[in-house]
Amino acid sequence: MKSFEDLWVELSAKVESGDPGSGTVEAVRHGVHHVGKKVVEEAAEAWMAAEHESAERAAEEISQLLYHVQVLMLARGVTLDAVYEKL
Ligand SMILES: N=c1c2ncn([C@@H]3O[C@H](COP(=O)(O)OP(=O)(O)OP(=O)(O)O)[C@@H](O)[C@H]3O)c2ncn1[C@@H]1O[C@H](COP(=O)(O)O)[C@@H](O)[C@H]1O
Repeated sequence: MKSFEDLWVELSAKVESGDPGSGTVEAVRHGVHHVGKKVVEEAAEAWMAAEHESAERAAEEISQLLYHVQVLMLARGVTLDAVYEKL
């Protein structure tokens, strides 16, 4: 099982190294506008799954939303600590 922090460490390393096989690196290269639209799409899918589908399906969509939020942070240069400071 992977935690939010584990995922952040993994994605940060991939972006830092420019991992050529990484979808995250490719998404970050597309920029904030592209990633932002993906966050909105995944948020809607998470909402719909939570309202109309099973808890497991909702968890799946929410995991994708959390992933895309981290990609947005990387595309914008926002660190996990910077977000935690606002919680
Ligand atoms: N958790 C995720 C994750 N969640 C979602 N996604 C991406 O988001 C997509 C899901 O979006 P959709 O539901 O819209 O599916 P889709 O329509 O088929 O996707 P697109 O056509 O829009 O790309 C998936 O196809 C993945 O591209 C993720 N991609 C990667 N991860 C994790 O990130 C790590 C690094 O991945 P890479 O950067 O690709 O190596 C992996 O080990 C995974 O654990």
